[in-house]
Amino acid sequence: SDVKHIGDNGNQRKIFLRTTMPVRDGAKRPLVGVIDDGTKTVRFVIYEAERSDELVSYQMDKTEVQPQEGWSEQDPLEIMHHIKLCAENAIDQLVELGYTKDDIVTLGITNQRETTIAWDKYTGEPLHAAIAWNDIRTDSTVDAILAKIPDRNKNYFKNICGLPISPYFSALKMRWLKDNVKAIRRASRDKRLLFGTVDTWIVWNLTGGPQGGLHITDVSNASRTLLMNLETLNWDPILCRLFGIHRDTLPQIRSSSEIYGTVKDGSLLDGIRISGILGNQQAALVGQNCMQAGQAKNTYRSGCFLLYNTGTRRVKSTHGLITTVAYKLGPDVPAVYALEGSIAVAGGAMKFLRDNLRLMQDVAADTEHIAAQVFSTGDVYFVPAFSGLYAPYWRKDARGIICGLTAFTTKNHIIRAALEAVCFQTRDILEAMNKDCGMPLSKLHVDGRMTSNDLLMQLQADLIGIPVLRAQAWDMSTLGVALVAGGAAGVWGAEAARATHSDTFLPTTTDDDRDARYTKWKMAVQRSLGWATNKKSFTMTGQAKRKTSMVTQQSLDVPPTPGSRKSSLFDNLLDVKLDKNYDEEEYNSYVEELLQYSARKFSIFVPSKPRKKEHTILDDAEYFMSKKECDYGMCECCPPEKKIQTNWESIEEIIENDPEIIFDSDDNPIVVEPVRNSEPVFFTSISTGAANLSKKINLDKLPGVFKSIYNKISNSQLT
Ligand SMILES: Nc1ncnc2c1ncn2[C@@H]1O[C@H](COP(=O)(O)OP(=O)(O)O)[C@@H](O)[C@H]1O
Ligand SMILES: O=P(O)(O)OC[C@H](O)CO
Repeated sequence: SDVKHIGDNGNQRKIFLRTTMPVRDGAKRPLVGVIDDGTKTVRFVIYEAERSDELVSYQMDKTEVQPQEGWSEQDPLEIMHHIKLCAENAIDQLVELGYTKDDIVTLGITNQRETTIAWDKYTGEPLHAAIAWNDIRTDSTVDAILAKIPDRNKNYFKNICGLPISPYFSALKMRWLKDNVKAIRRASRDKRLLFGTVDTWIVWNLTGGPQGGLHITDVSNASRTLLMNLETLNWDPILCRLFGIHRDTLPQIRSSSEIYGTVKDGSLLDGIRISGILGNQQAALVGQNCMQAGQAKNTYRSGCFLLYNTGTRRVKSTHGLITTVAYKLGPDVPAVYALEGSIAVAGGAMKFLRDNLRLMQDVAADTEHIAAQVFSTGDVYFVPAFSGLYAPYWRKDARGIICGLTAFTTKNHIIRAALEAVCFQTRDILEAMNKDCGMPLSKLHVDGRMTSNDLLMQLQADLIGIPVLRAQAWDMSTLGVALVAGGAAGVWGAEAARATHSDTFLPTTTDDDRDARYTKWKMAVQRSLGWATNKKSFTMTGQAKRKTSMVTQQSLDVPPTPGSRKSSLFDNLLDVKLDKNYDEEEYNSYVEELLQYSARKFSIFVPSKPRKKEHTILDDAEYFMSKKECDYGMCECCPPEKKIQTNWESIEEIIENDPEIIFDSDDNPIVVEPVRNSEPVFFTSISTGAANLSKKINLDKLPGVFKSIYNKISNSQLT
C-alpha cells in the first residue's frame, strides 16, 4: 500500500491509504452472471469466477411512479423487460473479450428488499404495481395492526421475526393490497394469488412463469417480510394470521446458495442455472468479505444500510436495530444473522436537493465540489426524514427538517448538511450497535455509489471517529451474490479472491468536537419527530374514511371469547383457513393464548388520560417543543453543571417516551403518553410456542382478573 496525503480541502485534511487492485492473469474462466434489481436501476453484471472485479455490465434506469405523496410504485413487467435487455447488452460485450453466452455457467440474483409484488398464478399478470420498500401508504395499516397489539407495541413480535411493525416491511404491503385491491381479494378467493419480493418475481418468471415457474425466495429476503420466524426459518403461523396472509400465497423459503432451477423463458439466458439469491444489503456484506462475526459494512445508495455480522447467533437489539438473516450458504448449513441499521434516506437527499430544490444539476459531479466551498454547515442540520425515520428511531411520524438557517446560509451549507446527515445517521446506528453488541466497532467498511464522494467519506470518519475503509468498487452487492451463486455451482471456492478495500479515511477531529456536533444532530432529530400525525397521513393517502377489514381500536373493548369469530381480537386472523400442515388443536390453543394476552387485558394499561375536548394541534406542538433544551442541558436557564452532561441514554429515553398523537373518530387529536411514573415490572416467562411474549406491566393498575389468568397460565403466584 502507498500512503497519500492530499492537501487541505476546506478544513478537511484527507488521508488515503491506497492498495492495489487485483491484476487479471489472462486465463479464461467460467463466468457468473448477476441480475441486480435496485430501487432505481436494473443491472446485469458478469464476473469471471473467483475474480472480484466485474468483467462487463449493463444498466438501465427504472420508472418510479409516485401516484400520491408518500407512495412509490414500480412496474413489475418493466423489471423483467429491463433484465432481458441488460442481459443481452452485457452478453454482447462478452464477444469482444473472447467469451460467449455459453461460458456463463450460473446466475445469481440480488435485489432491493421488501418491495412487494402480487400476481396471478395462471396468467402471470401482476395484479397491482410493485409497492416499493420506501412507500408509506401503509401508515394506517400499521395503525390498524398496532391496535390489535398490547400497548400498541411496535416491537411486540421482534422476538419472532427481528423486526418492528413498520410500513417498511412486506407484510404491511401485502395486507394493504388485500384490503384495497379488489383483483387481489378475488385472486385470493380463487386461489390464484401469489405474493413475492422482487427476487421471487424474477425467479418465477425466469423459470417458466405460469408454466411451472418456481415460487421461491431466499432466507435473507424472507427475513424482511415480517412473516418469517428467525428461528425456524419458515413462515410463522401467528404472524401470517396476524397479517391475514395465507401461506399458499407465499413462496417456499430456500437457502441463499443452492441450485434452484434453470432459466426457461425463451430468452438469451435460457438453459442457465440459477444458484444464488441475496437481498442487496446482505449481498454487499458478503461482497465486502464481512463473513466473520463482528465485521460490519455500510452501503450508501438511495438509502443507507449498516449490517453487522453476528454469526449464527441471533442478537436481539434493544436499541432500535433489526435482526435479519445475513445469508445461509446451502440447504444444510446454519443461517448466519446480522444486526441491521436501516436508514431510509441517504443519497436520496441529494436527489431531493437536485430535483425538488434545484440546488445543483448533477449529483455525482456537483455535490462534493459545492459542499467543499464552505468549511462547515454553519450550524445547519438537515434531517431527511421524508418518509419517517427508520433505525434506531422507527418513527413514522417524523418528517424532514432543515434547521439552524440564518441570513448567512447558502446552498453550500445545506448540501454539506445533507452529506453530514448521512454521517450522523450512521453514527446513530453505530451507537446502537455498540450498545447491543457490547464492543465498539473499530473500523467501517463502506461501499455504494455515494462513496465516490471523498468529502462524504472524510466527514464520515470525522463524525464517527473510526477509520472508514472504502471498497475497491462501489458495487459489492453483485460481487456478493456472484460469490454465493458461483459457490453453489462449484466454480467459486471459499478461499478465492474477494474484494479488498482501496482507500482508508482516518478521523481528523477530536472526541469533544464530534460529540458536540452529534448532540446538535440529536436535537435536530428531536424536532423532526411527531410532525406527521395520523391525520396528515390519512389525508395524504386519501384513506380517511376507508373501512379496512382490520379490527378497529374500538373492538378492543369487547371482551374476547376465544374461538368466537365475532368477538375475537384477531378477527381476520381466524378468517384464514387452517393450513393443512398445522396441528389444529395446537394452533387453536396458540391463538387462544395470544388472544388472552393481546386483548384489552393489556390495552387498558395505555394511560386513560381524561380527554381534553378542546385540544388542538397547537397544544401538541407546544408539548413537543417544551423543555427540550433543558433535556439536553443546552438551555439558558439550567445551572452550568447540568449543561456539561450529555446522557445519550436519557436522550434515547426522551425520544422513546415522546407522546404519539392519534385521532379519534371525530378527527380530534389525542396525545397518547407513555406511562412514566411507576416502575414497570418485567417478566418473560409466558411461553406461547414460537411467540415468546414478554410484557411491561404496571402492577398498580393490574386488575384482579389478569392476575388470575397469569397465575393460571404461568403457574405462579402474582399477587
Ligand atoms: N458523488 C455523490 N455524492 C453524493 N451523493 C451521490 C453521489 N453519487 C451518487 N449519489 C447518490 O447516491 C444514490 C445513487 O445510488 P444508486 O446505487 O444509483 O441508487 P439505488 O439505491 O436506487 O440503487 C443517489 O441517490 C444519488 O443521489
Ligand atoms: O436498491 P437500493 O440500494 O435502494 O436498496 C434498497 C434496500 O434493499 C431496501 O431495504
